[in-house]
Amino acid sequence: MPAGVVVAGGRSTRFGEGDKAVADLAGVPMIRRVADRLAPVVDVLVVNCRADQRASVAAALKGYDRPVRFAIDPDPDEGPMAGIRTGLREVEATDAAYAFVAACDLPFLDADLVAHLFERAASHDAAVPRPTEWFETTHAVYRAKTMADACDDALASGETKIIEPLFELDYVVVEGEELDAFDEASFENVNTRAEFEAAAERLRE
Ligand SMILES: Nc1nc2c(ncn2[C@@H]2O[C@H](COP(=O)(O)OP(=O)(O)OP(=O)(O)O)[C@@H](O)[C@H]2O)c(=O)[nH]1
Ligand SMILES: [Mg+2]
Repeated sequence: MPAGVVVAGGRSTRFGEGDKAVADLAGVPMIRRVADRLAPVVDVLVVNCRADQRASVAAALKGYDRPVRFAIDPDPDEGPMAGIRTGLREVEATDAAYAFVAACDLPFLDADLVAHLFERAASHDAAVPRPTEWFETTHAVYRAKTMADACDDALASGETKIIEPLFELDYVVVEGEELDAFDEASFENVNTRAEFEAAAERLRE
């Protein structure tokens, strides 16, 4: 019974005016596109955001196929790692031991890849893809409690890089040819207006 977590508590500063999470991307709010991509492979969706985003995010997810639970940042603007921690704590309140954690700006997510990451994480603490030199930590599967605890430890020691808690875990790296079967666009995140417009063009095709 895996869960999905969408982390959406950022300020979208590169995007400019408005919250990119709920921005209309070719007719569908971006976070709804992420959620819809995840629906076939998760039983429950946890959305992490700030209290002031809750109403607009809930509207964007109205009628969603899976139960939606909100995990509101106790303190806003503590960074993505705090968002992951808060989202995973909410997962602990469900039946799910593992969760796929996604940023809110991944409109091309490949559900087959997400399913593969769940398989690879089994009996480990995490499965993190590395399509380039970078680990995609906001496109990865974690054992919820273990990663939330590791994030708490990292935050308590003043660490903000999302990669740090990972190194405390028994994690599997998914890279190289293992990624060939999947859509590399799954990792494409949307930050600027220009990237947003380009993504909208492709989604309209
Ligand atoms: N809860 C929480 N989530 C965050 C925070 N900062 C970023 N995020 C989320 O982390 C993911 C990746 O962050 P970015 O792509 O940098 O998004 P962003 O910070 O809103 O945008 P920029 O201001 O342009 O960096 C997004 O889904 C954000 O919503 C934060 O302080 N708290
Ligand atoms: Mg940011």
